[in-house]
Amino acid sequence: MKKYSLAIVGCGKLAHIVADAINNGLLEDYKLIGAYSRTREKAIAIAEKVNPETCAVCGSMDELLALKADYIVETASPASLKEFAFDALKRGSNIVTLSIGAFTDKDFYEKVQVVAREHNSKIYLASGAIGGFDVLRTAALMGNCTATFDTEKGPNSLKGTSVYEDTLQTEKKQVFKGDAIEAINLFPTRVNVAVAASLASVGPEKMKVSMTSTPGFVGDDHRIEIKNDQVHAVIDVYSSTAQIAGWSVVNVLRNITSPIVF
Ligand SMILES: NC(=O)C1=CN([C@@H]2O[C@H](COP(=O)(O)OP(=O)(O)OC[C@H]3O[C@@H](n4cnc5c(N)ncnc54)[C@H](OP(=O)(O)O)[C@@H]3O)[C@@H](O)[C@H]2O)C=CC1
Ligand SMILES: O=C([O-])CC(=O)C(=O)O
Repeated sequence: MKKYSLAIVGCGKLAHIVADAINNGLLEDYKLIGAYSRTREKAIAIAEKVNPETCAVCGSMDELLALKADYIVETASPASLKEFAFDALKRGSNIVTLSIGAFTDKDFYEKVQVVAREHNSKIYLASGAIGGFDVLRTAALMGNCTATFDTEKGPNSLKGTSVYEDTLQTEKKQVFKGDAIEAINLFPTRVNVAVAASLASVGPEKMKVSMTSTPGFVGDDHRIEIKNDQVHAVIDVYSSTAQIAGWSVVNVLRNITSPIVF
């Protein structure tokens, strides 16, 4: 049975979910051939977990790209996706990404599509901590569509952002209201989901995004609502951790090689 080669960029928490899935036999059509993270020890941890003899610990992005893996899983950041996407696609590697926020850069979004077409490679947007891309895309195709994206988080997960203040520990507050571009600019690694939902429907400028901080709230609740003349759909995903996003990468990889495609 043919195995596709796989490489991982960004060896943090979500990368470990993909590595565990390989070890647990959920990705039998793939073999991990490389891992790269700016902190070498993190790439070593992934390689050692899966198979240090067949998984190269790459010292740079270029080293990883030179492997020309069939699929590159990106679990790093929107900035990293921008850094390697063109080179990867030109070498024929397909990309499975969670850092969908990168695509609010219109120029980047258009150019990756051109380069992917030219080189017969693809970018797969993992559903991450949300879902329902199918209904969002279908309802948007029908036309005359509006959409909203409302996220609820606990104050601790907002620490380190410009909206954090100690009063959030005791008071519920809407800490952000705007479009998906403004959202990802303010929270570069926290609302990739809002950009993903917008790309699947009304586009980043038209997606009305809000974020509410609730004292003591654990995890994230993402509620997407889409309406057109005939359809009203609500996709509401609560998750106590971000692990669902790593699992969604596993799901994409399984779907790619499955004879039944969802
Ligand atoms: N779409 C979605 O639903 C979700 C998307 N995400 C996205 O997934 C990413 C990963 O999440 P998670 O695993 O929880 O985060 P972690 O911080 O645990 O892991 C990210 C890893 O990527 C490495 N990294 C960061 N930038 C680069 C770079 N330029 N090149 C190589 N490695 C890099 C970091 O370590 P080091 O730099 O030390 O190597 C870190 O180990 C998030 O940043 C976010 O963009 C996350 C959750 C949900
Ligand atoms: O984990 C989440 O709920 C969403 C997230 O980080 C992202 O979209 O970047």
